[in-house]
Amino acid sequence: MTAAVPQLVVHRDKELMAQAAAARLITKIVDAQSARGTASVVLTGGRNGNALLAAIAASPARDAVDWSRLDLWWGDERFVPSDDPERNAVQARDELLDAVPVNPARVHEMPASDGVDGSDVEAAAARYAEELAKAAGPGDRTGVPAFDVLLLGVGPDTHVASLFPEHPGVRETERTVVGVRGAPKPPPTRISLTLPAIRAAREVWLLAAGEDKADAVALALSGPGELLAPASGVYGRSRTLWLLDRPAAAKIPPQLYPPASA
Ligand SMILES: O=C1O[C@H](COP(=O)(O)O)[C@@H](O)[C@H](O)[C@H]1O
Repeated sequence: MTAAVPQLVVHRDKELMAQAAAARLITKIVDAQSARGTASVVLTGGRNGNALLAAIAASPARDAVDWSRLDLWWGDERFVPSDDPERNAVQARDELLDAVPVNPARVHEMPASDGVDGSDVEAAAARYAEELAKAAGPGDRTGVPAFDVLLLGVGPDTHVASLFPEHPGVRETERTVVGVRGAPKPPPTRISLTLPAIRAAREVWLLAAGEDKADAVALALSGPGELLAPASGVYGRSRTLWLLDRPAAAKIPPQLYPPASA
């Protein structure tokens, strides 16, 4: 099985899915820190990403992580003022980051609309691309670090990060970060990692829970291509993992993948 071939794990419900994903991520971070001294994770916004962070906050095992040696990045951000509750970073702080001893210098939030670039979302995206490039090692040819885990919530329209079906961002092949205007999901102005940046991660984990994700999951896994279904175009260098609950997995054609596990 190649890394681009998705592995599916289906949990009973969204609560169990968040708890199991939290346990999996804690273990992955601890293992990376043991092997390389540090770990890097790309966070996602959305309901499932936030539920995962809340589950980590509630887990006693969170103390096994050396939070001071963890780099945190974001896969996308809503381009709104820095204290706006719609920001993925504000939600991540509320769910987890304010409760653990992260090193602020290693928490790489995407720029906000009241930052140095003002409302120029392209300049803000280029600034984040530069920050990523500085953190990339000599062997990281894409211009981003080799993230240990990159998390992506799957939207009901199959969007991941802020790459929406048939939108310009999903066609980007050169830049690692793009400004997004006119997103079909509010707010319309966003910043997103691109497919080349996402595919540089060691592991990509896609999260989808709930009945409203069932059509998106079934479509993406049937391989329609990234333009039509951005979630079908993401994979990690060593692993691509879909973490689902039963309602989200309900419409996956049985011939595509083995029956759901508990
Ligand atoms: O707007 C966004 O939505 C997606 C998915 O969110 P969900 O609530 O439908 O799970 C998320 O992945 C992305 O980071 C976020 O900006």
